Amino acid sequence: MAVQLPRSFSERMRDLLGREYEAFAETYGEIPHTGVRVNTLKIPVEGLQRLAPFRMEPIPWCPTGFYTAEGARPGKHPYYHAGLYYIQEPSAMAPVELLGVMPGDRVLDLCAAPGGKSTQIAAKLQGRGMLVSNDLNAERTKALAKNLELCGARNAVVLNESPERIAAAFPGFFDRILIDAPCSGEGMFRKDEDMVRQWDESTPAKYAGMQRDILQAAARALKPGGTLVYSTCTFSPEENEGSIAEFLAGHSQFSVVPAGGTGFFSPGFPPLPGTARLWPHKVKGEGHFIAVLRREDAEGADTMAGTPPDGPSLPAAPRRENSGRTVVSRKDKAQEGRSGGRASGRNGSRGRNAAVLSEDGMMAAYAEFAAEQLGWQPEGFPILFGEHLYMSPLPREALDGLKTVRPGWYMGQVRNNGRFIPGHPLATALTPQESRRSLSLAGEGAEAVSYLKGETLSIPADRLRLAPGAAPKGYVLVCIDEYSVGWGKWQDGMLKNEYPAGWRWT
Ligand SMILES: C[S@@+](CC[C@H](N)C(=O)[O-])C[C@H]1O[C@@H](n2cnc3c(N)ncnc32)[C@H](O)[C@@H]1O
Repeated sequence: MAVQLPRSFSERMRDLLGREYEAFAETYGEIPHTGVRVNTLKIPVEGLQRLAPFRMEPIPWCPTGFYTAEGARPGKHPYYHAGLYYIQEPSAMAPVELLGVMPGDRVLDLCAAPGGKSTQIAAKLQGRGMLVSNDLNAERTKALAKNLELCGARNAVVLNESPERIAAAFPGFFDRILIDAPCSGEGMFRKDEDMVRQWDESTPAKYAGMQRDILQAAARALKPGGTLVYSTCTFSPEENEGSIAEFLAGHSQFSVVPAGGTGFFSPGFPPLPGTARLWPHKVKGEGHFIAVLRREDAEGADTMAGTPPDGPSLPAAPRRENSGRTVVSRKDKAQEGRSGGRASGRNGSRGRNAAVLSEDGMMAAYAEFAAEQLGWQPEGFPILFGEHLYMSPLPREALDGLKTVRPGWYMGQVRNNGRFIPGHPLATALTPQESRRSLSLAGEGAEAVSYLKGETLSIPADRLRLAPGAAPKGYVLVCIDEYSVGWGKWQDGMLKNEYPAGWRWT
């Protein structure tokens, strides 16, 4: 056996699995299964199957998931940098499949970092509705935000909050909630020896306490009729059927939606056989536990802090005309802002640059950029954090008092000279047709890698794709084949590289 398992873990598993234990233990001598999940925000499944330079074998429980062969290195390809797929452990793709997300839903992913399941939810939403992705660990929210940006999510908010504070801000608000709970990680022993070292007999009980608190908070944030999926990558019954049985005992309005014992999923242990288990000796995956719960009562629906109890719970996001004007109501007001009007200071602290621009002035600069570069105006609630502008699926008031890492889709930054600098996440979520200037670099060519390394490229003007009337000089949406990857700035045959340093190919 390649992995040295803790003795008390093996004994527990032997008691749990009985005659199946030997088959289970043998899997620790095998190589872990690896997979990719196609990011259908960017490319359909058949599209990646045609393009992928590695073999893809379907994962039975996830229509967008595929096993990759050992040594395939899918992270070392320009298509990975274009966000066409997410590298994910195959059994970890199962919980979101059971969450039943539909475009337009309001979804909360409570324990979301580094974002494997959040990016899967974002793909299911197809840009409609909203995703609130949260993690208690501030450091881990950086990777979460980056992964959501890489996949091109336009309607995701990233929070760094406790589940209790989220439930207080959004009571009965979400259609679907995922709790991919912190756990003792017994299903990760084959992939990550640190998990083995950190495990001792007291570990499952320690996590069960945390899981109870998270479940209770999630229950308050879920709409009546809503679905809550609870998952772990551990085997201990106390963190799985135990946590769910205790939750159900105190929450009679919830019931289990049977998921276990069907297809590839084994039933959970009594008293909850309707929950699902993925076992490494039965499926090609590291193992997972999943409980699907439905809230049945009609109490406390659809309210949100900061909204009147009898009013609409969520105002519609403003729609913008294709005119270059957004929230700015009068042109003279905007120009006053651009020439030194006082900043309103409504959101967060202002940087040095923003001190000379009013909020209206900043919005005017952005609207002008959007009209020239995109030819259309992205939808959402505009939220300014200092001089940084986001389009959010939520109104600003809904996030007041919450530790917000990303209030929405990052549009860019307004400089004090009134120039708008487009953000990298704006680019990664665009299609080439949504930018008036774009450039395609061949996925298998050397230029794509040069761009991803941050190099300047020599590009004749006739290689740029320009909308009617667009001049070649300016920001260009750089694409790998047809898939956006970042910005470049073109002038006189040279493409200055705007790919951020922290994202580069190394
Ligand atoms: C199993 S990991 C989540 C993996 C993630 N869902 C994915 O698919 O990439 C559990 C996460 O829960 C976070 N966490 C731990 N305690 C938490 C709490 N009380 N509330 C919210 N998140 C918590 C951890 O920081 C960790 O990132």
